[in-house]
Amino acid sequence: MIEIVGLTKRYGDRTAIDNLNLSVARGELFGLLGPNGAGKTTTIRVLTMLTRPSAGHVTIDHCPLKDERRIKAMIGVVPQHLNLDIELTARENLELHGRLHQLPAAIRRQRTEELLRLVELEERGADMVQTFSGGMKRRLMIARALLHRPRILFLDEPTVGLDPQVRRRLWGLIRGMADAGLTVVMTTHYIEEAENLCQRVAILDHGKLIALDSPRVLCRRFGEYVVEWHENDKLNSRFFEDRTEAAQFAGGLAAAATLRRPNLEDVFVELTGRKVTE
Ligand SMILES: Nc1ncnc2c1ncn2[C@@H]1O[C@H](COP(=O)(O)OP(=O)(O)OP(=O)(O)O)[C@@H](O)[C@H]1O
Repeated sequence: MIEIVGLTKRYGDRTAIDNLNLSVARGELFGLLGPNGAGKTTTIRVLTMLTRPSAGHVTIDHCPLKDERRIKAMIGVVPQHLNLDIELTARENLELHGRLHQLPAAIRRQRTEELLRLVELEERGADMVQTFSGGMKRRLMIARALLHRPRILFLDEPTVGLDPQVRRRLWGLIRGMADAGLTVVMTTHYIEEAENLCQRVAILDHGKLIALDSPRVLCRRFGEYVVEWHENDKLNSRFFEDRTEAAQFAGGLAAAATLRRPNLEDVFVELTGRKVTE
């Protein structure tokens, strides 16, 4: 569905994306994971034609990015920052977007009601967006992005700043859309989000792709178990294939240690020496 070959984006002498090669399959729920400044937003901005690449080639459903009209019809975008008109109602925000996409009035109305139901805002359609919570605004942005029936949805940090319960509710919504056949590309710096939601994850660091696979495979890349302990004020970790061996190692340490299954954070630390969430 999306083919990215040799994508590079420079801002002056800073390289935000460095020779990225990636493909996303139709119907996939794909995550771009990395710390602040890794190049996730820039990648989404290139894919959604908000900025031009410095080099490389991208096609969406075999269509090059320069075919703006076709690409625009194919994609829906939920940016990181809230950009709803807060002095309009939820319904009016959707209506406006439908007009921008030149949807006929009857279809606009029908889609608006369908989508308000999908994001569980049907009771609040007539309320001004400024009265909405952060989670409700985010759900309305998703509804708006889906109004013109895109085949791909881009979500930039869809749950940033939301509390865990609201975040899980959004995960359910995103998962449901992917189950219904939509291709979803999302960015996140939340390890848990990438692990729970995404079928495949591209880990980015300093604009480079450093790992790409399902969260399950990535988590086992360095071992089945990890032992973690503090030594000289520093957190250390070591991977093991075998639980008994890991337990023996942990037992032999002078400091208290934890033994657990590895997560994507451990993988990132092992690859870069830093944490994603710092
Ligand atoms: N418009 C711009 N002008 C100059 N530099 C930019 C611009 N946009 C991004 N950058 C730089 O490109 C790099 C990647 O930024 P990007 O926003 O893509 O990272 P990110 O992984 O999305 O991080 P975050 O989660 O903080 O948004 C950073 O070094 C950033 O400072």
